[in-house]
Amino acid sequence: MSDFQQTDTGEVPGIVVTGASGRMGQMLIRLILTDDRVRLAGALERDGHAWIGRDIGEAMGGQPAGVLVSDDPVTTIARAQAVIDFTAPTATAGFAELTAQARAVHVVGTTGLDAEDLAKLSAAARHAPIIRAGNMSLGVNLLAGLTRKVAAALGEDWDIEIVEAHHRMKVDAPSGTALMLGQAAAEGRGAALDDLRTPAREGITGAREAGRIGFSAVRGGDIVGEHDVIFAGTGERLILRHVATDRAIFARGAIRAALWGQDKDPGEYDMADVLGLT
Ligand SMILES: NC(=O)C1=CN([C@@H]2O[C@H](COP(=O)(O)OP(=O)(O)OC[C@H]3O[C@@H](n4cnc5c(N)ncnc54)[C@H](OP(=O)(O)O)[C@@H]3O)[C@@H](O)[C@H]2O)C=CC1
Ligand SMILES: O=C(O)C1=N[C@H](C(=O)O)C[C@H](O)C1
Repeated sequence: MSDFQQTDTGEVPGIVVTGASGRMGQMLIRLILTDDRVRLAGALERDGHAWIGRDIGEAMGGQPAGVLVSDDPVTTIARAQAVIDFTAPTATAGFAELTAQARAVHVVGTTGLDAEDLAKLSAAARHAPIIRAGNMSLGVNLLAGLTRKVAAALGEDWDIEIVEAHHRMKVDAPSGTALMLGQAAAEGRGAALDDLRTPAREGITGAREAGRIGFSAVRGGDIVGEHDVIFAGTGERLILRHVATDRAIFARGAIRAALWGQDKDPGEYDMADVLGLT
């Protein structure tokens, strides 16, 4: 039997995957179809996508999975216990409303959301749990805790810079993970990231201002995701690094979040809650 064939359709949470043909969408579907704790309840793509109406297993190049790719989020999400969503900001804001109407858990991996998108998620979270993280891996969530501690331990004479690298297809910068790590560093310094953030530099920038948190982004090839938090002091540097080599780490985290959220009250949660790191 192919890896893509669903083995169990019993009384386990049904998960709908949005952006089913995407890098994360396909990874999630592969893992869900081989995980006895969950079942694939739907696969969504946008209107006009070549996969609409096709069996998702076949569309991904394997055996039939018994789930047709749909462009109808209203009907599909209505039968979900959880929606795992790695798409794009506007799409995610729309899925949040539908997922809340279904009283299902919304696991949001999408990055690059602006204040308006986040307000829509907060509104939806009044009716159902939303678990959102710029990075769903265990390693990065541990790194965020370490970053907070180190930033708190070192004074402003240690400059904090966050450098991230991703594949050539990534559309947002800085990455959601870089912002998560920046947030942790700012918290360690007892401040809000918006007050300390220095975006990518160019031109005659002047000398570095003490206490700021700088961000730089590299884009190229098939880099899955690499993040350095650099604490640069005088005469020494401390560098905390996470290197992702397989997108399965994000997908496993998202499935774990979908299961964790099943008995939770409406509200906004993150992976630190899921992993018990708070
Ligand atoms: N939190 C985490 O741990 C991680 C987060 N991510 C984030 O997840 C997101 C997706 O990443 P990735 O899978 O690499 O991206 P891809 O571009 O490979 O996939 C995105 C999918 O979403 C679909 N999509 C895009 N816009 C819409 C829309 N308006 N309505 C419906 N569907 C839409 C795309 O469809 P189409 O092909 O038709 O455009 C595509 O299937 C990004 O924001 C990324 O940063 C990624 C990895 C880990
Ligand atoms: O777009 C990606 O690929 C990734 N996005 C997330 C981010 O923006 O940090 C997580 C991971 O680094 C991969």
